Amino acid sequence: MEKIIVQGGQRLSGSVRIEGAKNAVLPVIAASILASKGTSNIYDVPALADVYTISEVLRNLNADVDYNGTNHIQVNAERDLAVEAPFEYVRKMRASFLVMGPLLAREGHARIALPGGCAIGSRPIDQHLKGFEAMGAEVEIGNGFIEAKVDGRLKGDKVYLDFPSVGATENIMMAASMAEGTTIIENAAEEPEIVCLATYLNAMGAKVRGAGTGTIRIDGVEELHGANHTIIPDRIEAGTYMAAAAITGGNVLIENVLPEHLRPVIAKMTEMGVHIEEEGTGLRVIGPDKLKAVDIKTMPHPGFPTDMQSQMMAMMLIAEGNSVITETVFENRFMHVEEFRRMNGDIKIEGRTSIVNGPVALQGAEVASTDLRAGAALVLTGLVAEGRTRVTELKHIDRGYVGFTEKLLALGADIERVGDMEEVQEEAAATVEASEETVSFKA
Ligand SMILES: CC(=O)N[C@H]1[C@@H](OP(=O)(O)OP(=O)(O)OC[C@H]2O[C@@H](n3ccc(=O)[nH]c3=O)[C@H](O)[C@@H]2O)O[C@H](CO)[C@@H](O)[C@@H]1O
Ligand SMILES: C=C(OP(=O)(O)O)C(=O)O
Repeated sequence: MEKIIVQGGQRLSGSVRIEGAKNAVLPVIAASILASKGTSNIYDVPALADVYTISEVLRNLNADVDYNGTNHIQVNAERDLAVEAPFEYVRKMRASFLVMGPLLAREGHARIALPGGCAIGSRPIDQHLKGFEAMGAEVEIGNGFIEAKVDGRLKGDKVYLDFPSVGATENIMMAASMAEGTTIIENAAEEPEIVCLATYLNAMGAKVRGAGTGTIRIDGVEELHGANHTIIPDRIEAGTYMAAAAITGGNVLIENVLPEHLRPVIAKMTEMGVHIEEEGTGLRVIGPDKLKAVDIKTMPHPGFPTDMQSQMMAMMLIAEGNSVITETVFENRFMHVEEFRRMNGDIKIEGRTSIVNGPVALQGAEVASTDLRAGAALVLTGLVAEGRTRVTELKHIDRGYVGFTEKLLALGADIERVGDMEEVQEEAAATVEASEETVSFKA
């Protein structure tokens, strides 16, 4: 089993460049199949496992996808599209479901495997389906698939979301961009990734107004074409390296960020005593000797992002005093707590609230990533734990972080990623070293 092995105790310094946002690039790539003419060029694409997965989903739908792990991806969807996305893709990555809106708009038909639950919650898709139904689609669920069909074009309508779901807002926005008439999404998600998608759709010829607010108006057009688009920087990757700098008492320049997307993270870290200032297109983050406890409530944007919750919890473990985290977005996003406890974390869970009693002396341990952010948070904890921490289940981390180990290593962390064999060799070398020390002591 592959592991990240981290030895605690290094203060991080230097600079790190942030990639394009995973949560922006996935809907943008899905939206590319709306173009029945021309090729789309997408830039600042992060080379993540999820990007390979969505590329495979598109290829299966008969689109041409040119992607070789660089930061540029090219999509041509001029041919007629197939309409089915099988479970093998949706299981790996829920965002595969984002092809449903574009397929309905282009082909009037989509059959996508049911996403199912995952580690952070049951994650239903009722709000996506409510939107498609309001636009005239007939939706049926059976044999593990969701099938939606419409005679002719979708018809614009008013859709009120019960919760400002990011995925539902994106899926409905994509479907509506080629519907007949006007769609208004109320209580829409306001995340920066929604704005990134709307910018791309408009470059393709769509008429989307109000993205980034709670009301989005989409005037449907008959046809969309390929377009060039650059992905926004990943605010969660940026926040994760900010946490790495802060937790180690380090001094790191986080390059290629949009500070306005990071306001809630900057505010809470500042409350914890972290010094953060803008420097060119980056953020300079200087960790204090002692972090202060803070309370956090995760909320839809512009509230505090749930995707930064576990990284903040890592910081709270060594902060002075009691911190309280209330998770309002996902009903089961405290899976990492059990892993933190293995490292001596003192955390109590009461329903959707976690109380973190800091500071504790963290101890290295063998721990498992339970989702991608939890995996990153465990590595951050390892940076300040006594001794060695081994983090497993790296497939989660690979979904969301390009070169996580390499980037931390470049910042001065004592970290490596090893396979099974390498670990056995390393253990053997450590045993030899220890026995040599004993021999020389005896001599
Ligand atoms: C690929 C991507 O962009 N992923 C992000 C996206 O996920 P995703 O788009 O799946 O998240 P949503 O905003 O849809 O989910 C938020 C909450 O709404 C609920 N819900 C959602 C849809 C629905 O039809 N019914 C329903 O009840 C979910 O179960 C969850 O409790 O936004 C989340 C919330 O910021 C982030 O944590 C994820 O990183
Ligand atoms: C939960 C996340 O992603 P996804 O919705 O793709 O699972 C995340 O990015 O933290």
